[in-house]
Amino acid sequence: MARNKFDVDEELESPFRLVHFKRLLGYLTPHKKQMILTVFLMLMASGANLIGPYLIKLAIDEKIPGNDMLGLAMLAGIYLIAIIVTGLCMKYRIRIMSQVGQGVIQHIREDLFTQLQKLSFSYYDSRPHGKILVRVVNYVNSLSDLLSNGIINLITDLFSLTVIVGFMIVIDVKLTLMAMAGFPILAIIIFVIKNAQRRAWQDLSNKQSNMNAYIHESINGIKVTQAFIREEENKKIFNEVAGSYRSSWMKAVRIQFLLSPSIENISALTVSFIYVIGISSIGEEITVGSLIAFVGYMWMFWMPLANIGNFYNAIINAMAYLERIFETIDEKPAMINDPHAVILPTIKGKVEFEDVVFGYEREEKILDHIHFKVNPGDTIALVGATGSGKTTIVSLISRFYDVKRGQIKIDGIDIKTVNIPSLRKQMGIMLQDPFIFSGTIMDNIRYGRLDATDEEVIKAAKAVQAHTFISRMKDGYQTEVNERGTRLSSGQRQLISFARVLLANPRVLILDEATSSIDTETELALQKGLENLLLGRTSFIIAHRLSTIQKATKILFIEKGRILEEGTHEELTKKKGHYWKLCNSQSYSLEIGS
Ligand SMILES: Nc1ncnc2c1ncn2[C@@H]1O[C@H](COP(=O)(O)OP(=O)(O)OP(=O)(O)O)[C@@H](O)[C@H]1O
Repeated sequence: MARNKFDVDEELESPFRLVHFKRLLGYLTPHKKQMILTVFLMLMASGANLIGPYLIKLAIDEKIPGNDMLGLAMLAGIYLIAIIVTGLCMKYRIRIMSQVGQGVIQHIREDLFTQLQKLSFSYYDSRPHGKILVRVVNYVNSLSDLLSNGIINLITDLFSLTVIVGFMIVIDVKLTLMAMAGFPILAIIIFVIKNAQRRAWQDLSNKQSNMNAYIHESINGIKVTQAFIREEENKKIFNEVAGSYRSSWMKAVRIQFLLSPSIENISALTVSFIYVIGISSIGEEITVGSLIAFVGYMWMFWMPLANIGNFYNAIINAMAYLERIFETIDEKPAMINDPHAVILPTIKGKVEFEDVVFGYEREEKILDHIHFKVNPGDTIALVGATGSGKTTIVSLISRFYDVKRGQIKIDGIDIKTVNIPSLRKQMGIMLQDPFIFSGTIMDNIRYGRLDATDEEVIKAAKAVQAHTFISRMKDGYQTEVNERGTRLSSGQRQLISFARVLLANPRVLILDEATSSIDTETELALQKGLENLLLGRTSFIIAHRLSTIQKATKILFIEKGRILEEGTHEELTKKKGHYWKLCNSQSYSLEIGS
């Protein structure tokens, strides 16, 4: 998967095909009844609206010359009713179609969100998250009008066109044919601008996505930005990104707005043409009333045509968004269950890496022939320089990525052959900077097992020594925390995530130990909490504390994706090899908090 960043346009992996549009229409199916009702309302409205010029013709040609005041009043009455009917129909149409539009949007968003929950780490590794966000929020929004009003308008505009042409033919066939003279010119204009417009909107969607990615990244990194006083520099970058968006927008609308004035100019020209022809034939072939009514219909004729032109524009614009939306929905998760996958039975916790080779990119080798065996209940400490591959090893155990060669077995079963949720359910993963969701502390702990009772949550918190600090808070377990837990200290976040993992009661525990220095009280609580967490589980710890490493059943010393040394702290210290050197190196002594 190609990697992308905020200033690089994304390549389109699945360009627009007509089937995409059909698929989009599929989202309207559940709203069929409302759509039919709206079409009916719109047909009534346009019928009532279209009758106007014909009533004027009757008034000028028959009622006024005949001095028929009653007839004239009746025509005025019919006109009034027609206007009221049009207004009422429009009102209900707007209400119904807003419901339909929002319903469809919600449905597409649900599909996108469900898909995003399934996509593997590699998908998120490969692009800025702001570019994913823009698809779910902005692109979907852009479709709403097309789907709700656009399609209904198209149907009613086609209906109006047919009725208008019908009235025009009834009034004068020859003039009707002359009025159509502008058509071929319009067809040529549409043909010429179509491709340019499509490219312009694709470019615009890319620039919008880039801008979103940069804003998202800037918000996430705001603390670092302010700490390093990078505001001015960031503003310059933002101006560049936003400037490209603005230029793309200007280009896209310049092309788009060629269509409307073209239609207006053609319509004005043909109307003038009809006036010239019509006026010269008044009294011979055509009456004044007929000419006025005919021109009235001609103006009306170009209006739905302009609307259809705009609908066409909207489709072209929407294509650029649809391509991205369906590309995301169709993205195949890199990690999928084997068709013959079996449910992993409750495991004891034996883990084996057999000659595992792995790289994030196709040609890359991050792990090179990793081979080791862990017995149930063992604690494995992974140590080594930064970037040596420790996190990568533990990521493979939960099958966040697939190995390129070799096998990972749990209780003797290759993890590639088991159902992924049944595997992950038995794994407890705790990252160095554990994620805290917005909500209460209770909710955050319960994330480990959604059906846990309050008592179970509190019991887990007590076991990992988190209860003391939680009960000291004003609202205790009901204290609201922000997204990412910004109201909590890093030690407190760690303790909450210990409780979360303990509640899930996994057989295998994967833990990236925090390196941040914390106060002695929390440090002691963390150590005690950790001891309770490890009890009776197979645990992999990317260890930074000497105390954790010393207590481990086995230490794996990793360098450049290979295991260089394996053994207990005593064995490896005696060996005076890489591990011993690392322990004695100044940087590591500091890191392990000795
Ligand atoms: N998502 C990723 N995509 C591509 N390369 C990655 C990814 N994550 C890590 N790497 C690369 O894989 C190598 C091993 O990284 P890993 O995170 O496993 O190291 P580590 O030993 O855990 O380091 P640290 O102690 O700093 O956390 C590094 O060279 C890193 O650049």
